[in-house]
Amino acid sequence: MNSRILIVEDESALAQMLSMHFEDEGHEVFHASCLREARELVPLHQPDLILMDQGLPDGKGYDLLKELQEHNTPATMVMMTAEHDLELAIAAIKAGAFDFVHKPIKTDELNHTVNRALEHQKLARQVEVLSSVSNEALTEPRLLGKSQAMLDVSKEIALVAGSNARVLITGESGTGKELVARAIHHHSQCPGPFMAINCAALVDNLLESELFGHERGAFTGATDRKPGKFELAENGTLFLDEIGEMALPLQAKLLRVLQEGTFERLGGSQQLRSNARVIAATNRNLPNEIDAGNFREDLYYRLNAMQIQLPPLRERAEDIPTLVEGLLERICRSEGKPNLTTTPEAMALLKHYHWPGNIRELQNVLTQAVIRARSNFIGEQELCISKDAHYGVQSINGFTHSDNASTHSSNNANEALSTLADLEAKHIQYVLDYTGGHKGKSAKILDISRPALDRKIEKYGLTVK
Ligand SMILES: Nc1ncnc2c1ncn2[C@@H]1O[C@H](COP(=O)(O)OP(=O)(O)OP(=O)(O)O)[C@@H](O)[C@H]1O
Repeated sequence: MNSRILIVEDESALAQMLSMHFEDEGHEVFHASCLREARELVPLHQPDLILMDQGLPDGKGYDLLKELQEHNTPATMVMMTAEHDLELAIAAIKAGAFDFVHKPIKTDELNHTVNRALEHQKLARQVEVLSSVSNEALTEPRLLGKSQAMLDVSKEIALVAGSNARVLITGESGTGKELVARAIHHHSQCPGPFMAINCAALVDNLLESELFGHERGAFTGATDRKPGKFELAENGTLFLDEIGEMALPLQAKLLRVLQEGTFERLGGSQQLRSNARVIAATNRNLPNEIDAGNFREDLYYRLNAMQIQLPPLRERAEDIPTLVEGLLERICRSEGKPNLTTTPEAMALLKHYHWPGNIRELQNVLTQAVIRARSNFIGEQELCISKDAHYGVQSINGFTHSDNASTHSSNNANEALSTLADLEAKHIQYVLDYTGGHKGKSAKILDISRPALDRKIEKYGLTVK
Protein backbone atom coordinates (compact mmCIF):
# COMPACT_ATOMS: atom_id res chain seq x y z
CA MET A 1 0.00 0.00 0.00
CA ASN A 2 1.42 3.43 -0.82
CA SER A 3 2.07 5.86 2.01
CA ARG A 4 2.50 9.59 2.45
CA ILE A 5 6.13 10.56 3.06
CA LEU A 6 7.39 14.01 4.05
CA ILE A 7 11.07 14.73 3.34
CA VAL A 8 12.51 17.57 5.41
CA GLU A 9 15.82 18.37 3.70
CA ASP A 10 17.39 21.65 2.61
CA GLU A 11 19.88 20.18 0.14
CA SER A 12 17.74 20.35 -2.97
CA ALA A 13 19.65 17.71 -5.00
CA LEU A 14 19.32 15.15 -2.20
CA ALA A 15 15.67 16.06 -1.58
CA GLN A 16 14.92 15.60 -5.29
CA MET A 17 16.71 12.28 -5.42
CA LEU A 18 14.82 11.01 -2.37
CA SER A 19 11.49 12.27 -3.72
CA MET A 20 12.01 10.47 -7.04
CA HIS A 21 13.10 7.30 -5.25
CA PHE A 22 9.97 7.13 -3.07
CA GLU A 23 7.65 8.18 -5.88
CA ASP A 24 9.05 5.30 -7.94
CA GLU A 25 8.18 3.03 -5.02
CA GLY A 26 4.58 4.21 -5.37
CA HIS A 27 4.43 6.59 -2.38
CA GLU A 28 3.02 10.09 -2.26
CA VAL A 29 5.91 12.45 -1.43
CA PHE A 30 5.98 16.00 -0.02
CA HIS A 31 9.05 18.14 0.51
CA ALA A 32 9.88 20.84 3.05
CA SER A 33 13.21 22.64 2.90
CA CYS A 34 13.05 24.11 6.41
CA LEU A 35 11.32 23.62 9.77
CA ARG A 36 8.75 26.33 9.07
CA GLU A 37 7.59 24.59 5.89
CA ALA A 38 7.54 21.24 7.66
CA ARG A 39 5.33 22.66 10.43
CA GLU A 40 2.84 23.76 7.76
CA LEU A 41 2.93 20.54 5.73
CA VAL A 42 2.51 18.06 8.61
CA PRO A 43 -1.09 19.00 9.55
CA LEU A 44 -1.98 19.56 5.89
CA HIS A 45 -0.85 16.19 4.50
CA GLN A 46 -0.66 14.05 7.64
CA PRO A 47 2.30 12.03 6.47
CA ASP A 48 2.71 8.43 7.59
CA LEU A 49 6.48 8.90 7.65
CA ILE A 50 8.75 11.92 8.09
CA LEU A 51 12.33 11.62 6.89
CA MET A 52 14.13 14.47 8.56
CA ASP A 53 17.53 16.07 8.23
CA GLN A 54 19.23 17.51 11.32
CA GLY A 55 20.81 20.74 10.12
CA LEU A 56 18.16 22.97 8.55
CA PRO A 57 18.38 26.69 7.79
CA ASP A 58 15.99 27.72 10.59
CA GLY A 59 16.84 25.17 13.29
CA LYS A 60 17.53 21.57 14.11
CA GLY A 61 15.51 18.59 12.91
CA TYR A 62 15.85 17.15 16.42
CA ASP A 63 13.84 20.10 17.85
CA LEU A 64 11.03 19.52 15.35
CA LEU A 65 11.07 15.82 16.21
CA LYS A 66 10.56 16.65 19.90
CA GLU A 67 7.85 19.17 19.07
CA LEU A 68 5.91 16.66 16.91
CA GLN A 69 6.28 13.98 19.57
CA GLU A 70 4.89 16.32 22.23
CA HIS A 71 1.82 16.86 20.05
CA ASN A 72 1.40 13.12 19.50
CA THR A 73 1.74 13.51 15.74
CA PRO A 74 0.95 10.01 14.50
CA ALA A 75 3.69 10.00 11.81
CA THR A 76 6.67 7.70 12.23
CA MET A 77 9.91 9.65 12.12
CA VAL A 78 13.30 8.71 10.74
CA MET A 79 16.28 11.05 11.21
CA MET A 80 19.06 11.55 8.69
CA THR A 81 22.33 12.06 10.58
CA ALA A 82 25.96 12.51 9.67
CA GLU A 83 27.90 9.25 10.07
CA HIS A 84 30.02 10.51 12.99
CA ASP A 85 27.10 11.90 14.98
CA LEU A 86 26.14 8.91 17.10
CA GLU A 87 25.17 11.09 20.07
CA LEU A 88 22.48 12.73 18.00
CA ALA A 89 21.26 9.39 16.69
CA ILE A 90 20.86 8.11 20.26
CA ALA A 91 19.14 11.31 21.42
CA ALA A 92 16.75 11.12 18.44
CA ILE A 93 15.73 7.55 19.26
CA LYS A 94 15.25 8.50 22.91
CA ALA A 95 13.04 11.41 21.83
CA GLY A 96 10.79 9.05 19.86
CA ALA A 97 12.35 8.71 16.39
CA PHE A 98 11.77 5.26 14.96
CA ASP A 99 15.30 4.98 13.55
CA PHE A 100 18.01 6.94 11.76
CA VAL A 101 19.93 6.61 8.51
CA HIS A 102 23.47 7.86 8.07
CA LYS A 103 24.51 10.31 5.39
CA PRO A 104 25.75 9.75 2.71
CA ILE A 105 22.62 7.72 2.17
CA LYS A 106 22.89 4.15 0.88
CA THR A 107 19.77 3.00 -0.98
CA ASP A 108 19.66 -0.46 0.64
CA GLU A 109 19.89 0.92 4.15
CA LEU A 110 17.30 3.60 3.36
CA ASN A 111 14.80 1.09 1.89
CA HIS A 112 15.23 -1.29 4.78
CA THR A 113 14.68 1.41 7.43
CA VAL A 114 11.77 3.08 5.64
CA ASN A 115 9.96 -0.21 5.00
CA ARG A 116 10.28 -1.18 8.67
CA ALA A 117 9.10 2.28 9.71
CA LEU A 118 6.03 2.08 7.48
CA GLU A 119 5.19 -1.39 8.77
CA HIS A 120 5.46 -0.04 12.31
CA GLN A 121 3.15 2.85 11.34
CA LYS A 122 0.56 0.43 9.99
CA LEU A 123 0.62 -1.64 13.17
CA ALA A 124 0.34 1.46 15.37
CA ARG A 125 -2.73 2.47 13.38
CA GLN A 126 -4.29 -0.97 13.85
CA VAL A 127 -3.70 -0.76 17.61
CA GLU A 128 -5.42 2.63 17.65
CA VAL A 129 -8.45 1.14 15.89
CA LEU A 130 -8.54 -1.94 18.12
CA SER A 131 -8.30 0.04 21.31
CA SER A 132 -11.34 2.05 20.28
CA VAL A 133 -13.37 -1.11 19.71
CA SER A 134 -15.12 -2.02 22.95
CA ASN A 135 -14.38 -5.30 24.71
CA GLU A 136 -17.94 -6.32 24.07
CA ALA A 137 -17.20 -6.33 20.35
CA LEU A 138 -14.39 -8.77 20.90
CA THR A 139 -16.54 -11.23 22.83
CA GLU A 140 -19.54 -10.86 20.54
CA PRO A 141 -22.73 -12.10 22.25
CA ARG A 142 -24.93 -14.28 20.04
CA LEU A 143 -28.36 -13.25 18.88
CA LEU A 144 -30.85 -15.58 20.59
CA GLY A 145 -34.51 -16.33 19.85
CA LYS A 146 -36.70 -18.88 18.09
CA SER A 147 -39.90 -16.92 17.48
CA GLN A 148 -41.12 -16.33 13.94
CA ALA A 149 -40.40 -12.64 14.45
CA MET A 150 -36.73 -13.36 15.23
CA LEU A 151 -36.45 -15.84 12.35
CA ASP A 152 -37.68 -13.08 10.05
CA VAL A 153 -35.12 -10.69 11.55
CA SER A 154 -32.35 -13.28 10.95
CA LYS A 155 -33.36 -13.56 7.29
CA GLU A 156 -33.27 -9.79 6.93
CA ILE A 157 -29.80 -9.68 8.53
CA ALA A 158 -28.54 -12.27 6.03
CA LEU A 159 -30.08 -10.32 3.16
CA VAL A 160 -28.62 -6.93 4.08
CA ALA A 161 -25.22 -8.38 5.10
CA GLY A 162 -24.73 -9.40 1.47
CA SER A 163 -25.23 -5.86 0.23
CA ASN A 164 -23.58 -2.60 1.14
CA ALA A 165 -26.85 -0.77 1.63
CA ARG A 166 -27.42 1.45 4.64
CA VAL A 167 -29.73 -0.01 7.24
CA LEU A 168 -32.06 1.62 9.73
CA ILE A 169 -32.87 -0.57 12.73
CA THR A 170 -35.93 0.40 14.69
CA GLY A 171 -37.34 -0.89 17.96
CA GLU A 172 -37.78 -0.03 21.61
CA SER A 173 -34.78 0.41 23.88
CA GLY A 174 -33.09 -2.86 24.79
CA THR A 175 -34.58 -4.92 21.94
CA GLY A 176 -31.13 -5.71 20.53
CA LYS A 177 -30.61 -3.06 17.84
CA GLU A 178 -26.88 -2.83 18.45
CA LEU A 179 -26.55 -6.60 18.52
CA VAL A 180 -28.31 -6.80 15.14
CA ALA A 181 -25.98 -4.12 13.75
CA ARG A 182 -22.99 -6.14 14.97
CA ALA A 183 -24.44 -9.27 13.36
CA ILE A 184 -24.81 -7.47 10.00
CA HIS A 185 -21.20 -6.29 10.25
CA HIS A 186 -19.98 -9.75 11.22
CA HIS A 187 -21.76 -11.49 8.34
CA SER A 188 -20.83 -8.83 5.79
CA GLN A 189 -17.18 -9.86 6.29
CA CYS A 190 -15.92 -6.40 5.55
CA PRO A 191 -12.31 -6.14 6.67
CA GLY A 192 -12.60 -2.94 8.76
CA PRO A 193 -13.76 -2.54 12.36
CA PHE A 194 -17.23 -2.06 13.85
CA MET A 195 -17.48 1.34 15.49
CA ALA A 196 -20.49 2.37 17.56
CA ILE A 197 -21.51 5.77 18.80
CA ASN A 198 -24.54 6.73 20.85
CA CYS A 199 -25.91 10.02 19.54
CA ALA A 200 -27.92 10.60 22.76
CA ALA A 201 -24.99 10.15 25.09
CA LEU A 202 -22.92 13.15 24.04
CA VAL A 203 -23.55 16.88 23.85
CA ASP A 204 -23.70 18.19 20.27
CA ASN A 205 -20.15 19.47 19.76
CA LEU A 206 -18.60 16.45 21.44
CA LEU A 207 -20.66 14.18 19.20
CA GLU A 208 -19.53 16.14 16.15
CA SER A 209 -15.90 15.77 17.19
CA GLU A 210 -16.33 12.04 17.93
CA LEU A 211 -17.85 11.50 14.48
CA PHE A 212 -15.60 13.65 12.35
CA GLY A 213 -12.50 14.07 14.52
CA HIS A 214 -10.76 17.34 15.25
CA GLU A 215 -7.54 19.17 14.63
CA ARG A 216 -5.32 20.45 17.39
CA GLY A 217 -6.68 23.76 18.72
CA ALA A 218 -10.12 23.25 17.10
CA PHE A 219 -11.70 24.05 20.50
CA THR A 220 -10.56 24.60 24.08
CA GLY A 221 -9.04 21.37 25.30
CA ALA A 222 -8.29 20.01 21.81
CA THR A 223 -4.59 19.62 22.53
CA ASP A 224 -4.01 16.99 19.84
CA ARG A 225 -5.37 15.96 16.48
CA LYS A 226 -7.88 13.14 16.91
CA PRO A 227 -9.40 11.03 14.15
CA GLY A 228 -13.18 10.61 14.26
CA LYS A 229 -15.25 7.45 13.99
CA PHE A 230 -15.80 8.01 10.25
CA GLU A 231 -12.04 7.70 9.77
CA LEU A 232 -11.52 4.88 12.23
CA ALA A 233 -14.32 2.84 10.67
CA GLU A 234 -12.52 2.74 7.31
CA ASN A 235 -13.62 -0.36 5.34
CA GLY A 236 -15.87 -1.22 8.26
CA THR A 237 -19.21 -0.30 9.83
CA LEU A 238 -20.21 2.83 11.70
CA PHE A 239 -23.21 2.24 13.96
CA LEU A 240 -25.10 5.42 14.87
CA ASP A 241 -27.29 4.51 17.83
CA GLU A 242 -30.24 6.74 18.79
CA ILE A 243 -29.95 8.72 15.57
CA GLY A 244 -33.31 10.39 16.35
CA GLU A 245 -31.56 12.39 19.09
CA MET A 246 -29.10 14.06 16.73
CA ALA A 247 -29.37 17.87 16.54
CA LEU A 248 -30.43 19.37 13.19
CA PRO A 249 -27.11 21.13 12.34
CA LEU A 250 -25.25 17.86 12.83
CA GLN A 251 -27.86 16.04 10.74
CA ALA A 252 -26.92 18.37 7.86
CA LYS A 253 -23.24 17.47 8.24
CA LEU A 254 -24.05 13.76 8.39
CA LEU A 255 -26.18 14.06 5.26
CA ARG A 256 -23.19 15.48 3.40
CA VAL A 257 -20.99 12.49 4.26
CA LEU A 258 -23.75 10.11 3.22
CA GLN A 259 -24.31 11.95 -0.07
CA GLU A 260 -20.76 12.85 -1.06
CA GLY A 261 -18.63 10.60 1.11
CA THR A 262 -16.52 13.59 2.21
CA PHE A 263 -16.07 15.52 5.45
CA GLU A 264 -13.55 17.67 7.32
CA ARG A 265 -12.28 17.33 10.85
CA LEU A 266 -13.40 20.08 13.24
CA GLY A 267 -11.04 23.01 12.77
CA GLY A 268 -9.60 21.42 9.62
CA SER A 269 -9.84 22.29 5.96
CA GLN A 270 -8.58 19.06 4.40
CA GLN A 271 -11.34 17.05 2.74
CA LEU A 272 -11.35 13.46 3.92
CA ARG A 273 -13.24 10.55 2.40
CA SER A 274 -15.12 7.85 4.26
CA ASN A 275 -16.11 4.45 2.92
CA ALA A 276 -17.59 3.23 6.22
CA ARG A 277 -20.95 1.51 5.94
CA VAL A 278 -23.47 3.37 8.07
CA ILE A 279 -26.07 1.51 10.12
CA ALA A 280 -28.37 3.68 12.22
CA ALA A 281 -30.83 2.79 14.97
CA THR A 282 -33.62 4.56 16.74
CA ASN A 283 -36.39 3.91 19.22
CA ARG A 284 -38.26 6.95 17.94
CA ASN A 285 -40.85 7.10 15.18
CA LEU A 286 -38.78 9.07 12.66
CA PRO A 287 -41.67 9.92 10.28
CA ASN A 288 -43.38 11.60 13.28
CA GLU A 289 -40.12 13.39 14.11
CA ILE A 290 -39.96 14.60 10.49
CA ASP A 291 -43.51 15.97 10.78
CA ALA A 292 -42.56 17.69 14.03
CA GLY A 293 -39.55 19.32 12.29
CA ASN A 294 -37.02 17.45 14.45
CA PHE A 295 -35.55 15.19 11.79
CA ARG A 296 -34.52 15.85 8.19
CA GLU A 297 -36.58 13.95 5.68
CA ASP A 298 -33.67 13.72 3.17
CA LEU A 299 -31.46 12.20 5.86
CA TYR A 300 -34.18 9.70 6.76
CA TYR A 301 -34.31 8.43 3.17
CA ARG A 302 -30.51 8.24 3.00
CA LEU A 303 -30.35 6.13 6.16
CA ASN A 304 -33.39 4.01 5.47
CA ALA A 305 -32.32 2.11 2.33
CA MET A 306 -33.29 -1.06 4.20
CA GLN A 307 -35.18 -1.24 7.47
CA ILE A 308 -35.17 -3.90 10.17
CA GLN A 309 -37.80 -3.61 12.84
CA LEU A 310 -37.24 -5.36 16.14
CA PRO A 311 -40.36 -6.41 18.00
CA PRO A 312 -40.57 -5.71 21.76
CA LEU A 313 -39.95 -8.72 23.98
CA ARG A 314 -43.54 -8.74 25.28
CA GLU A 315 -44.71 -9.53 21.73
CA ARG A 316 -42.46 -12.60 21.50
CA ALA A 317 -42.78 -14.17 24.93
CA GLU A 318 -42.07 -17.56 23.33
CA ASP A 319 -38.42 -16.37 23.08
CA ILE A 320 -38.13 -15.93 26.84
CA PRO A 321 -37.05 -19.51 27.74
CA THR A 322 -34.37 -19.50 25.02
CA LEU A 323 -33.17 -16.06 26.06
CA VAL A 324 -33.15 -16.98 29.76
CA GLU A 325 -31.14 -20.14 29.07
CA GLY A 326 -28.60 -18.39 26.82
CA LEU A 327 -28.25 -15.29 28.97
CA LEU A 328 -27.90 -17.33 32.18
CA GLU A 329 -25.12 -19.37 30.61
CA ARG A 330 -23.27 -16.17 29.67
CA ILE A 331 -23.86 -14.45 33.03
CA CYS A 332 -22.85 -17.51 35.09
CA ARG A 333 -19.66 -17.81 33.06
CA SER A 334 -18.74 -14.18 33.60
CA GLU A 335 -19.65 -14.34 37.32
CA GLY A 336 -17.61 -17.53 37.71
CA LYS A 337 -20.65 -19.52 38.92
CA PRO A 338 -21.84 -22.99 37.89
CA ASN A 339 -24.72 -23.04 35.41
CA LEU A 340 -27.98 -22.07 37.13
CA THR A 341 -31.54 -22.85 36.01
CA THR A 342 -34.86 -21.28 36.89
CA THR A 343 -37.66 -22.98 38.83
CA PRO A 344 -40.95 -23.41 36.86
CA GLU A 345 -42.55 -20.69 39.04
CA ALA A 346 -39.70 -18.26 38.28
CA MET A 347 -39.98 -19.03 34.56
CA ALA A 348 -43.74 -18.40 34.68
CA LEU A 349 -43.09 -15.02 36.31
CA LEU A 350 -40.49 -14.13 33.69
CA LYS A 351 -42.85 -15.12 30.87
CA HIS A 352 -45.71 -13.02 32.20
CA TYR A 353 -43.83 -9.85 33.01
CA HIS A 354 -44.20 -7.18 30.31
CA TRP A 355 -40.49 -6.19 30.04
CA PRO A 356 -40.62 -2.44 29.29
CA GLY A 357 -36.79 -2.44 29.16
CA ASN A 358 -36.86 -5.53 26.89
CA ILE A 359 -33.83 -7.85 26.75
CA ARG A 360 -31.53 -5.42 28.53
CA GLU A 361 -33.94 -5.48 31.49
CA LEU A 362 -34.17 -9.28 31.34
CA GLN A 363 -30.38 -9.47 31.35
CA ASN A 364 -30.17 -7.14 34.37
CA VAL A 365 -32.81 -9.09 36.30
CA LEU A 366 -30.98 -12.36 35.60
CA THR A 367 -27.59 -10.90 36.55
CA GLN A 368 -28.98 -9.80 39.92
CA ALA A 369 -30.61 -13.20 40.37
CA VAL A 370 -27.33 -15.02 39.66
CA ILE A 371 -25.55 -12.87 42.23
CA ARG A 372 -28.29 -13.49 44.83
CA ALA A 373 -28.74 -17.21 44.17
CA ARG A 374 -27.59 -19.50 46.98
CA SER A 375 -28.38 -22.80 45.22
CA ASN A 376 -28.36 -24.15 41.67
CA PHE A 377 -31.84 -22.74 41.08
CA ILE A 378 -33.20 -19.28 40.58
CA GLY A 379 -36.58 -18.96 42.26
CA GLU A 380 -39.20 -16.18 42.29
CA GLN A 381 -37.57 -14.59 45.35
CA GLU A 382 -34.35 -14.01 43.39
CA LEU A 383 -36.15 -12.18 40.60
CA CYS A 384 -36.08 -8.51 41.31
CA ILE A 385 -38.73 -7.30 38.89
CA SER A 386 -40.70 -4.19 39.59
CA LYS A 387 -43.58 -6.19 41.13
CA ASP A 388 -41.93 -5.43 44.44
CA ALA A 389 -40.51 -1.98 43.63
CA HIS A 390 -41.28 0.39 46.47
CA TYR A 391 -41.23 3.57 44.46
CA GLY A 392 -44.12 3.64 42.06
CA VAL A 393 -44.70 5.54 38.87
CA GLN A 394 -47.74 4.49 36.94
CA SER A 395 -46.50 5.42 33.53
CA ILE A 396 -43.25 6.76 32.17
CA ASN A 397 -43.19 8.15 28.64
CA GLY A 398 -46.13 6.08 27.58
CA PHE A 399 -44.92 2.81 29.09
CA THR A 400 -47.26 1.40 31.68
CA HIS A 401 -45.66 0.29 34.87
CA SER A 402 -47.12 -2.60 36.85
CA ASP A 403 -46.16 -1.27 40.27
CA ASN A 404 -49.23 -0.24 42.26
CA ALA A 405 -47.50 1.42 45.17
CA SER A 406 -46.99 5.16 45.11
CA THR A 407 -44.69 7.28 47.22
CA HIS A 408 -47.39 9.70 48.10
CA SER A 409 -49.86 7.06 49.19
CA SER A 410 -47.17 5.32 51.22
CA ASN A 411 -48.14 4.28 54.73
CA ASN A 412 -44.62 4.95 55.83
CA ALA A 413 -44.77 8.42 57.42
CA ASN A 414 -41.00 8.91 57.21
CA GLU A 415 -41.03 8.24 53.50
CA ALA A 416 -44.06 10.48 52.92
CA LEU A 417 -42.32 13.29 54.76
CA SER A 418 -38.90 12.84 53.14
CA THR A 419 -36.96 15.83 51.82
CA LEU A 420 -37.13 16.97 48.24
CA ALA A 421 -33.51 15.86 47.75
CA ASP A 422 -34.38 12.35 49.03
CA LEU A 423 -37.30 12.18 46.65
CA GLU A 424 -35.15 13.41 43.78
CA ALA A 425 -32.48 10.81 44.53
CA LYS A 426 -35.09 8.02 44.72
CA HIS A 427 -36.80 9.09 41.54
CA ILE A 428 -33.55 9.30 39.57
CA GLN A 429 -32.52 5.87 40.90
CA TYR A 430 -35.91 4.53 39.88
CA VAL A 431 -35.59 5.91 36.35
CA LEU A 432 -32.01 4.59 36.06
CA ASP A 433 -33.20 1.12 37.10
CA TYR A 434 -36.17 1.37 34.77
CA THR A 435 -33.97 2.09 31.75
CA GLY A 436 -31.52 -0.61 32.77
CA GLY A 437 -28.85 2.00 33.55
CA HIS A 438 -29.18 3.78 30.19
CA LYS A 439 -28.07 7.29 30.98
CA GLY A 440 -29.16 8.88 27.69
CA LYS A 441 -32.67 7.49 28.03
CA SER A 442 -32.81 8.38 31.75
CA ALA A 443 -31.77 11.97 31.08
CA LYS A 444 -34.48 12.21 28.44
CA ILE A 445 -37.20 10.86 30.75
CA LEU A 446 -36.05 13.18 33.53
CA ASP A 447 -35.82 16.04 31.03
CA ILE A 448 -32.34 17.04 32.18
CA SER A 449 -29.03 17.09 30.32
CA ARG A 450 -26.61 14.17 30.44
CA PRO A 451 -23.98 16.17 32.37
CA ALA A 452 -26.68 17.23 34.89
CA LEU A 453 -27.64 13.57 35.32
CA ASP A 454 -23.99 12.62 35.88
CA ARG A 455 -23.66 15.32 38.55
CA LYS A 456 -26.76 14.07 40.36
CA ILE A 457 -25.62 10.44 40.18
CA GLU A 458 -22.37 11.48 41.82
CA LYS A 459 -24.05 13.78 44.35
CA TYR A 460 -26.49 11.14 45.58
CA GLY A 461 -24.13 8.18 45.10
CA LEU A 462 -26.64 6.42 42.82
CA THR A 463 -26.08 3.05 41.20
CA VAL A 464 -25.95 2.67 37.43
CA LYS A 465 -26.51 -0.98 36.55
N1 LIG B 1 -31.80 -11.52 20.69
C1 LIG B 1 -30.87 -11.34 21.66
N2 LIG B 1 -30.14 -12.39 22.09
C2 LIG B 1 -29.24 -12.24 23.07
N3 LIG B 1 -28.97 -11.07 23.68
C3 LIG B 1 -29.65 -10.00 23.28
C4 LIG B 1 -30.63 -10.07 22.24
N4 LIG B 1 -31.13 -8.85 22.05
C5 LIG B 1 -30.50 -8.03 22.92
N5 LIG B 1 -29.61 -8.73 23.66
C6 LIG B 1 -28.75 -8.18 24.73
O1 LIG B 1 -29.51 -7.17 25.40
C7 LIG B 1 -28.71 -6.00 25.66
C8 LIG B 1 -29.34 -4.80 24.98
O2 LIG B 1 -29.21 -4.97 23.56
P1 LIG B 1 -28.82 -3.75 22.61
O3 LIG B 1 -27.85 -2.82 23.29
O4 LIG B 1 -28.42 -4.33 21.30
O5 LIG B 1 -30.23 -3.03 22.52
P2 LIG B 1 -30.63 -1.68 21.80
O6 LIG B 1 -31.94 -1.91 21.16
O7 LIG B 1 -29.50 -1.22 20.94
O8 LIG B 1 -30.81 -0.70 23.04
P3 LIG B 1 -30.82 0.92 23.05
O9 LIG B 1 -31.89 1.38 22.11
O10 LIG B 1 -31.19 1.23 24.47
O11 LIG B 1 -29.45 1.35 22.67
C9 LIG B 1 -27.32 -6.31 25.14
O12 LIG B 1 -26.51 -6.74 26.21
C10 LIG B 1 -27.53 -7.45 24.16
O13 LIG B 1 -26.39 -8.29 24.11
